[in-house]
Amino acid sequence: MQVFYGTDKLPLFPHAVLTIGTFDGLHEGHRQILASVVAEARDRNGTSVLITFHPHPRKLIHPDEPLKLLSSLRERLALIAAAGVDVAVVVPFTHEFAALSATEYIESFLQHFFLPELIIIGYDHRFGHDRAGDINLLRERAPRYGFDVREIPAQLIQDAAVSSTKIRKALAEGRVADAQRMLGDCYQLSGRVSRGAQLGRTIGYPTANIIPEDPEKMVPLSGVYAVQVWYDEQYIAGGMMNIGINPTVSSTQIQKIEVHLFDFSGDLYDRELEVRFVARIRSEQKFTGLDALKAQLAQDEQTARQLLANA
Ligand SMILES: Cc1cc2nc3c(=O)[nH]c(=O)nc-3n(C[C@H](O)[C@H](O)[C@H](O)COP(=O)(O)O)c2cc1C
Ligand SMILES: Nc1ncnc2c1ncn2[C@@H]1O[C@H](COP(=O)(O)OP(=O)(O)O)[C@@H](O)[C@H]1O
Repeated sequence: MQVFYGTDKLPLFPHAVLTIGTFDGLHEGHRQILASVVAEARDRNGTSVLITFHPHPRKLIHPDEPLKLLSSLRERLALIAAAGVDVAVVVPFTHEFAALSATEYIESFLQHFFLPELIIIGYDHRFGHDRAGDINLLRERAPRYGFDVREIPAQLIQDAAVSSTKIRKALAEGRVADAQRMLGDCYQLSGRVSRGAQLGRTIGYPTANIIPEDPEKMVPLSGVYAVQVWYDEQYIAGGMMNIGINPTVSSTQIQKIEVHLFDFSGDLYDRELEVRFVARIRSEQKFTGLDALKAQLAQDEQTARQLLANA
């Protein structure tokens, strides 16, 4: 997949079949849209083009409302590429861009840069200043510019019973299996391994402390999870992860994200790991001491191994 950042150096894409959206998380509903964009482009010997925005439009328009994302831009682009899209265009979502009226957006953005043959969008897609533009406006303008418009109907998207908001809620409540069902893939968190207090190894459970690559990404509810750990696109090991403040050994409120890998030994410091959430095991607890914590970790290990074996 070719990726363009901004519209400065865009070539003209032959027979462009276009879709537009933020596609956070690239969930099952999004995948329906991309599948038809890719199929239509193939039928026309054309180019499937996805336009997306960065930063997330809601961050610019409602800067005070916290919004955690389901995917970093890098992850989003990887998922979009895997769906078979030819070209992704990442448009900087600026105040100037957000100020385009819906009709200007169609004429001086969509039509000017892409000359689309077909535009495929979800039934509820909105665009232009104040989100005033919708699929009806596109249909109304279609004859003038000579593009077709296709709607992915509500039914198809709702059958998948999916929305980014529902997935965010599931993760905030620790329901990673529900999130996985809606995403069509495990929820994942990537980050660099940093040094901790080096206590883990003394109790037989060394833990790699992860600093998320994208501070805007959603971290699931605190607690213990069965996970899979990947490095450089390769699966390394199953593991158990704790998201929490380690109340047994620490009195700070600083959240840590740490993972113990099963059947693994080696130095992971400074590596970029990717963690995939398979199941939630329990809430974090304050134990009376390290021995009690250690005994619980041994139990967690059994539970996690079983969950991973059945995943
Ligand atoms: C699977 C797992 C579960 C954990 N559960 C708890 C817990 O319930 N309560 C707690 O205080 N710490 C918990 N911890 C965190 C340990 O306290 C921590 O790993 C240990 O203090 C090592 O810290 P270090 O990486 O800074 O050396 C858990 C860690 C793991 C890997
Ligand atoms: N099975 C394993 N799971 C997690 N980390 C491991 C494992 N084996 C070795 N390590 C290494 O040990 C480090 C964690 O050890 P730990 O004593 O918990 O130190 P720290 O407090 O610095 O995280 C990891 O960052 C990694 O480099």
